[in-house]
Amino acid sequence: MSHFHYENGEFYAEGVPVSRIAAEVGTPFYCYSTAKLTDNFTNFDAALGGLNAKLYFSCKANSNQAVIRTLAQLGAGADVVSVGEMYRALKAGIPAGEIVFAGVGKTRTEMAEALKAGIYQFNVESPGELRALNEVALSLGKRAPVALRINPDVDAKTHAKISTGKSENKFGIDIDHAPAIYAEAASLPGIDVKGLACHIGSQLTDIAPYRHAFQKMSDLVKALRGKGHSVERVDLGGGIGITYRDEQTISFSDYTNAVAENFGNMGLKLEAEPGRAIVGNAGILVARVINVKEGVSRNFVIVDAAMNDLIRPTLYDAYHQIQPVRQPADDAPVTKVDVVGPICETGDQFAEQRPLPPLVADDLVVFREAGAYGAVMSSTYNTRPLLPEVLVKGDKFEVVRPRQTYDAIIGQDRLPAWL
Ligand SMILES: Cc1ncc(COP(=O)(O)O)c(C=O)c1O
Ligand SMILES: N[C@@H](CCCC[NH3+])C(=O)O
Repeated sequence: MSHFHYENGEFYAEGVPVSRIAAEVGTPFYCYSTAKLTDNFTNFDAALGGLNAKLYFSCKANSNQAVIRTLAQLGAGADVVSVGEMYRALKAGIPAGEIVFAGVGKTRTEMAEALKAGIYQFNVESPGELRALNEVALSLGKRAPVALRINPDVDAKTHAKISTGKSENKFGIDIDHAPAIYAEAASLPGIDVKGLACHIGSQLTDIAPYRHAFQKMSDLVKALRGKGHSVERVDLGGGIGITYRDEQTISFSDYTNAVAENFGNMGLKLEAEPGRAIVGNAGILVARVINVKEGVSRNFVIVDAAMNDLIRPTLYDAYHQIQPVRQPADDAPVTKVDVVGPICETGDQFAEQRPLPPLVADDLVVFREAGAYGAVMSSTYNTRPLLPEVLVKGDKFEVVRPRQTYDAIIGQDRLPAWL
């Protein structure tokens, strides 16, 4: 069954018409496809077959419990960046021994919580963090399993706000300093140094930067081993881009070929931390047109979702395909409109001068590829309630996160807990 598609003149998520979900749940809402999540995960996992590699789903991309649980049941570990994400991963059924904790600013409290839980690995990003982790581990009578996150100084050729592998970025240990810091890590009694990690950025569509970074990392492994250090593991990070519009991106097999070329036959345990490539195209945002406003120079389609619900267009100038839920006729006229939300900012805009078939008030529209960095980046700006999330499986759907509503205050003088 295809995941998101038109059938009988309307838009479906697997076997469920999106209009049916809208009628029961109200709009706007996020909707995820179990089948698409499963396909993405199993295809990536299969491509890595034979490389002694494990996938750690990057929970920052989508930390809905039902999404993490679906992936956990397929054998995913978790990449987390806060103790909150660690708790979510644990609650969704990922064992502590399959959790990697990344991030440039872990607090001592977070270190202690993760040590007590017994996670698989801390990706350490600076000498200061290494020494703090050593102290926290010793105070708990433990040794922290560590990979040093290296900044390989490679341009990922992605949006500047999500590029992480250049020397001017805040992430990782400069590759030239790595040998000295690895030696220090190996000497600290509270640290059990296992290997290296790197992550050069997100939404990469060109394999060349990966090749470049992997080669530098592979050379570093050899150099460290040459100095007598044990290097058992390399964490390759995440970052594989998806198609939002019509861009060519990196296939799982291109990626795994680059991995094999650089790390094959080195006796390493490899880790990958994909987020977007697993959930990005497994999710949509569904909204309803509130009003169509004809301006002097432009026409505006005003929908009930806004920048607080999906911030990517205004934050990164990101493109999300917009499709009417009622399938337009092949010969429907197309006009250019701005698709905007109700928030009091000009930046509350999903698309500028986008060619779309005619839309009128009450029509439903779908924003595609909204499964990654959608719901997780939403806020309650303008005191707009957070959206419900729905998981579809075959011809059934389940609300996996309820809507925050104002129901409790209608006609009353008390506020719901979320306010
Ligand atoms: C350390 C780390 N790992 C994994 C990811 C997941 O990235 P992506 O969603 O691009 O696969 C990120 C985010 O870019 C990250 O910072
Ligand atoms: N939030 C970004 C991706 C950030 C990746 C985080 N390491 C996006 O929506 O594209």
